[in-house]
Amino acid sequence: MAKTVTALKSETAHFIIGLFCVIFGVYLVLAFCSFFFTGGNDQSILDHPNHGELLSTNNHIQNYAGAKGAQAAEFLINDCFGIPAFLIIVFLVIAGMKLMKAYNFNLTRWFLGCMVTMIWCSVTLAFIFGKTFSDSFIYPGGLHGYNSCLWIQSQIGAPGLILLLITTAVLFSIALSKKTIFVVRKALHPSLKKNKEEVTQKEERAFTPYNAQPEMTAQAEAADESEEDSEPAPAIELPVSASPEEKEQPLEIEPAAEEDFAETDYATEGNAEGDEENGGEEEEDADKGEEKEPVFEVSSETKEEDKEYRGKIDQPYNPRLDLEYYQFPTIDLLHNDFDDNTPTIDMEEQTANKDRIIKVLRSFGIEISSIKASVGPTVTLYEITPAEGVRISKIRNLEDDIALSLSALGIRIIAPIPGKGTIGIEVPNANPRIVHMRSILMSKKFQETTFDLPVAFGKTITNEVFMVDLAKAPHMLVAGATGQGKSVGLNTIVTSLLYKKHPSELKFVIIDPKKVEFAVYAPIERHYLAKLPDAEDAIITDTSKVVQTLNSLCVEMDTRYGLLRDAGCRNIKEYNKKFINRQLNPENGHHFLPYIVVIIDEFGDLIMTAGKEVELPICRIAQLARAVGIHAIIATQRPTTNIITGTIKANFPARVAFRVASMMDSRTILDRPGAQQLIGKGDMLYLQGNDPVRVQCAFVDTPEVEDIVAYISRQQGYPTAFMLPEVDENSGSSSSSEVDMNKLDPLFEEAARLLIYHQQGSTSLIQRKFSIGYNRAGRIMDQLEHAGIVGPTNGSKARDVLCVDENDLQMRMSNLKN
Ligand SMILES: Nc1ncnc2c1ncn2[C@@H]1O[C@H](COP(=O)(O)OP(=O)(O)OP(=O)(O)O)[C@@H](O)[C@H]1O
Repeated sequence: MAKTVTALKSETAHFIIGLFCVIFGVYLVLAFCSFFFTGGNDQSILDHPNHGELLSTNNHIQNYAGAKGAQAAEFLINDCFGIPAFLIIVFLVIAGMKLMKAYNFNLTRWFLGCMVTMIWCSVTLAFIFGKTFSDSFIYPGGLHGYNSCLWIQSQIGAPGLILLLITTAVLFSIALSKKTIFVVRKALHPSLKKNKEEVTQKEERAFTPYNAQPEMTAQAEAADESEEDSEPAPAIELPVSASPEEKEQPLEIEPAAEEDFAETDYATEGNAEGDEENGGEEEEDADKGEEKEPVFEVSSETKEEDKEYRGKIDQPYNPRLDLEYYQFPTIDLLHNDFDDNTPTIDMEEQTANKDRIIKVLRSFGIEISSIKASVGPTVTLYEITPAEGVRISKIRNLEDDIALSLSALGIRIIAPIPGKGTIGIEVPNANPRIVHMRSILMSKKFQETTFDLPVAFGKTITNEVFMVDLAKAPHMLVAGATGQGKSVGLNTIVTSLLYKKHPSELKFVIIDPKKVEFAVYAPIERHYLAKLPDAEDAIITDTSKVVQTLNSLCVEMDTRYGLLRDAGCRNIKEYNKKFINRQLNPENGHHFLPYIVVIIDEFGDLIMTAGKEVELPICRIAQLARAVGIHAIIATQRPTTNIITGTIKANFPARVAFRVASMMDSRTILDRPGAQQLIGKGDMLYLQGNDPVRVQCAFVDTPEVEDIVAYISRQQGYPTAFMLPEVDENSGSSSSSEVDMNKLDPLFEEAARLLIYHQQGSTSLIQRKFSIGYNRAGRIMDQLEHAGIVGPTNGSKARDVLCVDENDLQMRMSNLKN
């Protein structure tokens, strides 16, 4: 029985049932359509069939769907709901599509929508056509409609029925769309028309995430459409689908957003008092709407200055409003095929292992006073307390002998277990268990985490969920021989971040020289990936582009440092907090900073091909980028000292080691042996600080990652990927270069005009207005200082602008030219 239930729950079963629903729906369409032409003829046979006639091959039924089709159509149309019975088919197909996971419909809403519409239409059609079709074989409203109509009329009369139908229709439309209220008002008071339409348009714009319509790419529009697809049919208009009551709220919507909604709705509803008042409220509405406009500067192409910031000072800024309807991937995208709770080791195996350990130790003259076992997913830890006087080093040297006696690979001795005063012997289980990502992500620890960049790795030897905060790590080195679980480990890292961070809060830079490992993430380019402005693909597979990307990241890092310095903040968290609290003025170049996670796979190959060129920017990022929210994860199959150099090691404090070939490799990664004794398949050691922790990495399969990515990519994203700053290949850093007034920057004059206009000598202002890197903006500023247009640096404040107006500037420019 239990097995049958599990089987029914499985994805294949869902798919098959879904397919069956769709096919059955198609069959019913055929039967229903045919019914209109053949129903009259078939009815006499269906009403009074001779014994066994319908089952016989010669039954004279003309319906294209045969006797069963004719019966179904006769029953559902005539005996039940009339022509609106087609909605049963609509729901059947919708449910089928959902079960097949082709579309993500909200079944409850579709069910209610179809049901209410069907009943309403059935009564209405019966009321309108009851008499006209009395002699026909078809009842447009079906028996249900006919009987209901008769009964209601007997109670409240025909006018009462009409009023009831109108009321229910209006209520249902309001439930679908707030716009109905406006339509009704307009019908009652036509002079409201013009003003209200404007408001509605404003609301539409305000509700449209990413208001930069002209920049909305075809892709983004397609994403919109697919988003609408996934909503019930009635939600066709944008404001309807955008209404908060209509949409399922994103997982962690900020309170500010909800307040905004509430107020907007209230304002839309509560203004029946007069035109003047309406006008006032409308303006307020529009303001509120505009507050929802995105301020996220994803692209150097996004130059619409007036769209950047119009937030109200008294409400916290909510970065998630950029994509306010974004929904986090759901847990059911991860399969439930593995039962994490089945014991991996039985008592018999445990006792046998204990006995063997005691025996082998005794044979070397070591007595122990106690032994206890902690069963992990793949390994069991036997903790022994040696009798007094036993030297620990003696036990440590017996590693191979214990392994031999237990005839097991991957035995590791931890002598002593830190902080416990016991000695640990890790013995692999005969039947290791897969730790599935689903169970980790569903764990309370992950759900309730307050980490900035939570990475759920898997389970420890004591079956606890093991998580680290990448923001604190702050950079990670992942190594392991081929086929030991490195790629799965990297997917685990990305997946856990995708389940916790909104696209406005996190961007990935992915460098994948192998070209295949990370290709799966390409569809979420406009949500989560960052790229160079001139790059075609966000996932970098071309080694020649790697150096450019890393240099660009260094520029981004410098830019962020500039912003932090201007804001007087020590790190990205403080900075973003200030920005959210509206303490930083976007007019001065401030914007919400998403975390950037740089993942470099096959780092060994990169070093082999590009050498120092790659190593230098990586080390720079690793040394400095932590405070500005840029975190690097580098992975390699070749943990040798010429690849993982001393500098790299010094800057990547968090190390993840999967099984490696030799003790030397283990030493290179972890500075100690141990990784060579792991058993593979995601068995890993995580080191940060003193002692490595043995963890069974969670398993996430490629199809699951594909499903997650598809789920995200179906939703509306930004118009483009997050644009990394351009890198001026020819220039060195601004600090080292001399100010060369003979070679003025092409943007020099425009930048001067900008600063004069704002009367504010801010490098980040130049940088933001012209979408250029910090270095170039800094150089322009140096030239402006040299030309006497701005004053010298002024601590954390903007420089003084010494040039008062355009005339003044013209004079200085002609002086410069002469
Ligand atoms: N955490 C895990 N749990 C269970 N099995 C795993 C786990 N990680 C990896 N495996 C198994 O090991 C196989 C190889 O894993 P993976 O592709 O991650 O290796 P790899 O180290 O990235 O190899 P390569 O370096 O060649 O790409 C997987 O197909 C899977 O069967």
